[in-house]
Amino acid sequence: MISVNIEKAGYVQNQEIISNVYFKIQKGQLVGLIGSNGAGKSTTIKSIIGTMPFLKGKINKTENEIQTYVPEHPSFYHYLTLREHIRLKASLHHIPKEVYEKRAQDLLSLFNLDTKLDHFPIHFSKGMKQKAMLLFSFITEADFFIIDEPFIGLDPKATKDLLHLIEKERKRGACILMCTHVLDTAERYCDSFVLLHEGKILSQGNLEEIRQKAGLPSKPLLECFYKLQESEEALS
Ligand SMILES: Nc1ncnc2c1ncn2[C@@H]1O[C@H](COP(=O)(O)OP(=O)(O)OP(=O)(O)O)[C@@H](O)[C@H]1O
Repeated sequence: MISVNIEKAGYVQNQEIISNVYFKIQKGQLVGLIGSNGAGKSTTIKSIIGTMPFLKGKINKTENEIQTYVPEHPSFYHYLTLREHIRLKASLHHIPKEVYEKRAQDLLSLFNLDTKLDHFPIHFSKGMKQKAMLLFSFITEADFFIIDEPFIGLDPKATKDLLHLIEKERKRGACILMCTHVLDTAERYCDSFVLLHEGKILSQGNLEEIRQKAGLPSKPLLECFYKLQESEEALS
């Protein structure tokens, strides 16, 4: 289980960009981190992966847990091919050759990248870059996945394949935190949600609990989110 306890975090000492962000991700759970632009989703993710310059709080994880992060913006080494990136990622995670080659082969054919092994990802299309980043992450069979805006640039088939992969990892017992603006998909696939607004948690829970808090039974997540956001703004 992952337990996120952020009292405050910022980009300079004592700055409070986000505060009182407390939530848990149980084994096999997919949690959606939702919020408007600037709400603090990336800041929360950076706090979890340990790259925030200022963090007061603690992220509790099981010892020796493998964590993998898929950033919103793909980034690659200019002079490494797809094959070399895969090899590098596998060596960083100490995955034996026969294991990572098998995992990579399955993912390469799923994402139609099997003919691109000797190409440079830096020259891939947007969607292919996103698929390559997902591949690097999924070959690790991590315990904890942090995935930032995974659907951007993916075609409908790749989106479906990604959701299937996420489902597989959940069944294996991985904890997954997914940050997305695609609320209709999040609504269908996430077990629970953490809704952020202006650096604070607006609401959290499963869809039923969010609907109850918004006073909108059977309404979509998007409507509940807007309603909760409006109520919060009216109070402040
Ligand atoms: N590197 C940075 N230095 C200083 N302030 C930053 C930095 N990155 C983000 N911020 C500020 O932190 C706040 C939260 O931004 P954050 O990137 O966490 O939002 P977000 O919810 O991920 O938004 P988006 O949906 O647009 O990606 C914003 O006010 C933003 O201006």
